[in-house]
Amino acid sequence: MAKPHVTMEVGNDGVAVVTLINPPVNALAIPIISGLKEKFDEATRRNDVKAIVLTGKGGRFSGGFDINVFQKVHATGDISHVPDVSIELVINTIEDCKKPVVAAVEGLALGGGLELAMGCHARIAAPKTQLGLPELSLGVIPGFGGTQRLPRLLGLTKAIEIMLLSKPIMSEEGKKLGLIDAIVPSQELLKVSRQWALDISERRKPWLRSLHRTDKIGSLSESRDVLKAARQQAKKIAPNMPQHQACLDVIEEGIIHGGYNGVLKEAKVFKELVLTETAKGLVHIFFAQRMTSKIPNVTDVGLKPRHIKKVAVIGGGLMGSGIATAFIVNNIHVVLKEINSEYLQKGTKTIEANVRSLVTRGKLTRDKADKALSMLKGALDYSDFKDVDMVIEAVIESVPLKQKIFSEIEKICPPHCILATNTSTIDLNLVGEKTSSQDRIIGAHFFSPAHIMPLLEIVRTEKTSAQAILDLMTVGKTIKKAPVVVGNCTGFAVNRAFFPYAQSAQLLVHLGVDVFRIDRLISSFGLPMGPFQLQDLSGYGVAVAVGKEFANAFPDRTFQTPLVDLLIKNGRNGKNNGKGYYIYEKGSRPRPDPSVLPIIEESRRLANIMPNGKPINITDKEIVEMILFPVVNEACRVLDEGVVVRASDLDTASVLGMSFPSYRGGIVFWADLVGPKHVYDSLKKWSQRFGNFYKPSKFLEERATGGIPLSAPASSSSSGSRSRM
Ligand SMILES: C[C@H](O)CC(=O)SCCNC(=O)CCNC(=O)[C@H](O)C(C)(C)COP(=O)(O)OP(=O)(O)OC[C@H]1O[C@@H](n2cnc3c(N)ncnc32)[C@H](O)[C@@H]1OP(=O)(O)O
Repeated sequence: MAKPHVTMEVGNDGVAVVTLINPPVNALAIPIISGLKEKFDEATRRNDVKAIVLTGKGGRFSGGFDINVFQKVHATGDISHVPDVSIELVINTIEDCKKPVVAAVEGLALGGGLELAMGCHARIAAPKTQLGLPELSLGVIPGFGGTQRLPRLLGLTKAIEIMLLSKPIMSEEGKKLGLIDAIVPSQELLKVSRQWALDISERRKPWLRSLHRTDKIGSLSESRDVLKAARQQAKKIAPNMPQHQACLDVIEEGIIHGGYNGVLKEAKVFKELVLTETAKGLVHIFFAQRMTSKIPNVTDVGLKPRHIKKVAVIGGGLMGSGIATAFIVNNIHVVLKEINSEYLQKGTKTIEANVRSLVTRGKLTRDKADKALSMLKGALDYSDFKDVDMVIEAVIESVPLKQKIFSEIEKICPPHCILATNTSTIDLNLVGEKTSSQDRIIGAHFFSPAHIMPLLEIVRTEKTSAQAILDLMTVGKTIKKAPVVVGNCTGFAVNRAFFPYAQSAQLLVHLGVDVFRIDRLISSFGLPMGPFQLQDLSGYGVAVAVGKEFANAFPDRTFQTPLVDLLIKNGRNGKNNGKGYYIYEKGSRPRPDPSVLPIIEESRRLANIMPNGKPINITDKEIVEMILFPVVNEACRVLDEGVVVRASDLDTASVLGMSFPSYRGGIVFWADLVGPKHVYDSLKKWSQRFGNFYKPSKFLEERATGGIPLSAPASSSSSGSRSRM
């Protein structure tokens, strides 16, 4: 592949077209930044150049500054890898250029890409071009002047919204708001941009410098009101992250002291933020998510994904109907099979309700919803399975039932059809035992609600074919899921790593810690809710069933809580019946229920594990660690057993499947930041006090004592890992 570079061609009309070339998104890598300076200097010097057009090759203007540079800074701690761009390039070279510069943008102009375009004297865009400043989603702020120019081009309120939410707008909206000067068809983009640049040079069009504009920014007191409201919003949407408030501070600097001072402060704060743990976590997750689509011996052996046009879903319960919804809203035909018309009707109604809720939440237009529902067909037998490309079984967790279904569908479905199960715990080898199609048996483990949660664990056995894996990965992306390929074991990657989460919360309660304190602390750590509210939400039936599976699989490290059975006996079933650890009433937030406390007391008496019968004394920090370190410990076993291809896959899965805060980089990344030695020492201490549940795994011990990060590949550890992939 050609190295990132910048070209310049000067036409007979006297316009120099400067082109960014760094496929696939023309990221602003260091050679691009120096190339830009060079070409602009040349264009400014040359007498035959009257004006300049800046564009990107391959239908995409630019996806912004090269994020790999952030990674380099994180690896070395050396911020000097980040070049000074905003004054030298964007102001001195582009905005203050003696010749007019027009940006011809197409496809996308994000982050530093849009910031370069805003430094130009006009912006011409192709239709449906994405324009945005998503830097906050990487833990930093715009660093090439975006915090100053965006408010000046389209007003403070809208600019803040785009930055705080990291949400791009389309060029059509950009034109209405004044960010874009004209929208023209893609094939005319360069022609119109050249003419526009000439028109500016001959004063037929205005020569505007965005940083000097003040017409879109209201009075100081209006601006202060907007900023105040934005600060409140930022507190809510990003309580544990520094970049949102920092971005508002920098914007305010520019409003009070002028755009140039704003740019100076922006450059300083930008560099400070690059070094924060938040930026480290978010940049890690950015690359981790993209790595999940690279599976050795699957995506690198020249296979082509087959097109999946029609899918059969067996079982119209909560999971089955969610899965069916995910396919039909993405234009894939679904046959939903149930055992009787009553269940079928129920499943169909759930799918209709799912689709309606997507319309209500503005995620789907009414037309698309109607089209989606027309792609659904109900069935009570297998006659419609003759031409399906994939079956996903989503019935109850019963081995004999699943075995029966798989031997039936093997006979009916075409030989290329993928035979998938949505089981969350059962060994796939058992599911497919009664068939001779082990190569096409695969796990498609969706997370509830399946039409909303982004993670799709693709579970493979030693016999699953690379083609089946690739097909499921591809269709997974089509239905807008993030597929992560994992190996076959109880709980697979996410449920397996996180089973100690609920258990250690239970253990702490039985050591005398308050349930609501635990939930509060875990929410402040950054999970959307604590373990007890989560248990209320998923229902106690699930807790009992899942608890049994893990107790069977890993009896040496499970805590059998008496509490869930007691709650059920007391007529509680969590959110389902409005009574759990919390009280659930329509229209109000869940409130802690004091009447659950005597039940907890009874459970503590039964478990009888408090040292000397007294509640333990414990700090807030220890509570969080006692809940999350056992998860890290199990994650170590997942890594050691080779259940994931690489540690960062488990990070992605923990963020997308468990809502582990992305700004902490996922469970393994976070543990490496905290320090494997600290995790190990703490677990060891607790295991001596409270038993085997906390006993550190061999993998953790080796890494901690050897000073090796948990995320380092297997060869870094002396034992190596056993692969399940
Ligand atoms: C100083 C400045 O203010 C700071 C900045 O500009 S920070 C950067 C701001 N820009 C962003 O956050 C945009 C990040 N990129 C994206 O959101 C998406 O990649 C996109 C919308 C541009 C394209 O999405 P999509 O077509 O789905 O392709 P996607 O798979 O994400 O990316 C394609 C490749 O480009 C890489 N890439 C995308 N944007 C990149 C960037 N800004 N820097 C480096 N690499 C980038 C991806 O890592 C991926 O590489 P891979 O093929 O080796 O895995």
